[in-house]
Amino acid sequence: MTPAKLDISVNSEIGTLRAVMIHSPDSGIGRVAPSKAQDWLFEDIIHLDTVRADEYDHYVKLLLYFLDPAKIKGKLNNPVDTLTDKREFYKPGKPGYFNSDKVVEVEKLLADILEITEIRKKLCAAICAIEECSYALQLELSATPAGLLSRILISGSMPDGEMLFPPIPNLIFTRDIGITINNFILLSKPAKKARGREALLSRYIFYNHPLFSASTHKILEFPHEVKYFLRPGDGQEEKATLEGGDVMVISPEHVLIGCSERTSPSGANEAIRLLFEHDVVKKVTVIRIPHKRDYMHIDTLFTQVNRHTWVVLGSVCATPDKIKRQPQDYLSEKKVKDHVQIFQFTKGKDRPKKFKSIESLLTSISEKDLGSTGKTNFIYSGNNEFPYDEREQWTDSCNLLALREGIVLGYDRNDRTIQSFKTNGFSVVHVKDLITQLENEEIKVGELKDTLILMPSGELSRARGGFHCMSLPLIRDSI
Ligand SMILES: NC(=O)NCCC[C@H](N)C(=O)O
Repeated sequence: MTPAKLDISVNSEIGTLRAVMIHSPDSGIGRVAPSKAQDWLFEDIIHLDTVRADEYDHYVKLLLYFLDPAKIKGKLNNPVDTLTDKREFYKPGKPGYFNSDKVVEVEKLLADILEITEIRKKLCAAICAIEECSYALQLELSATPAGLLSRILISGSMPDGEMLFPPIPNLIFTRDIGITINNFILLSKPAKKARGREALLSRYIFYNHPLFSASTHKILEFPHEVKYFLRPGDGQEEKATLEGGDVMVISPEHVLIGCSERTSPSGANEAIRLLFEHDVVKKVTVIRIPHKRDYMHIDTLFTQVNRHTWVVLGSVCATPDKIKRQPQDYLSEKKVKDHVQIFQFTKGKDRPKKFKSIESLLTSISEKDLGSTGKTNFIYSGNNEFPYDEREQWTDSCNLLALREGIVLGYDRNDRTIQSFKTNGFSVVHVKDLITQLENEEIKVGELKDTLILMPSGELSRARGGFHCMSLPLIRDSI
């Protein structure tokens, strides 16, 4: 078992990250067929070896340097290079696995709980029901050793490559499976079928893994009495859905929820009800964004960099007088419907407060919630120049993960956004150079200030998510 239990606690987007849940690209990603890519929410197929060894593994190394340095320091070349499988360091269950309780891997947590016979049987039955497998396969899976079974349930394939059911290639986006809000865990209710198995696996992990034993009574789940299935039609509109990328814990008292392609109005409603009833926060701001593939969650449109700096897509987030518009933008019905709407709900008050733009909301958060005294600063995707703003937002220029205040990870391909960071006084360093410097003790993690760390992105960005999406923070220091 992964040792110890965690006292989970996240009350900001930027406090120093102490524990995070991730999932390294598994073999299922290497089996996404072009004909299924869009159904499985990828825009393209991804080269597995490249996405792992040349891209994601650097993310794991960097997280370990920041969160659990003893697990990585001095181990980059040795003993990793002496192992027959060079990627053993990254593979749960292998002798060389890094096995950290600060950078925790879904596959490892799942393997841990699958050691318990009752859970193994229940999960195999549940997955076989969803995936319409035979009873014989259900029995075979139930008798499979935990580590191997964990890989099968995630990748959908047997070790010899036989595909049993679809992969869940979006599990790398752990942000979306649940949200740590103070010391509560809000479970997601995915809108897309392709993400359904992720929700099931994560529900079992949160309820059953000893790592979360201190929080079992603080798991918030949508109740089943939301009877969308009694409503006419296929009920999709009415269904209460919520994905983690639409939830941002901005301060101990304040949560943002996106109402998006993925999070429905009734989903936002349920989340607010749960958060207020359980006294988790006092304020929830709902941001209704256009329902578009490119803007699937609010974290595709903006993320926080430090107390007073945000990276945003100008064409959606800027205050109205700053947004460049054509006459038709005022006239076309679709555009009007596509306007962002923002409602802030406060516990105990009937009527919400309205904000006119995402920028004005973020300014209010920086100043009122986080006590920032200087000017609130916006770094724009693609330097706010069409078409680079949209191109770079598509490749997640606005989807950054803060390791602590001012230290953020983003893709190396978003040139104009990177230039904007520089213009705004940020240092920019490539992850490979930074890791070498850290390993050679030329720099210490604590010495970095206002830095954008560039991550290789040729393959990863095809999965339509950045490092905010690829992280589920479990513990952050309070700011
Ligand atoms: N929080 C996020 O924005 N997550 C990105 C999820 C990408 C994934 N391919 C999806 O469409 O669900």
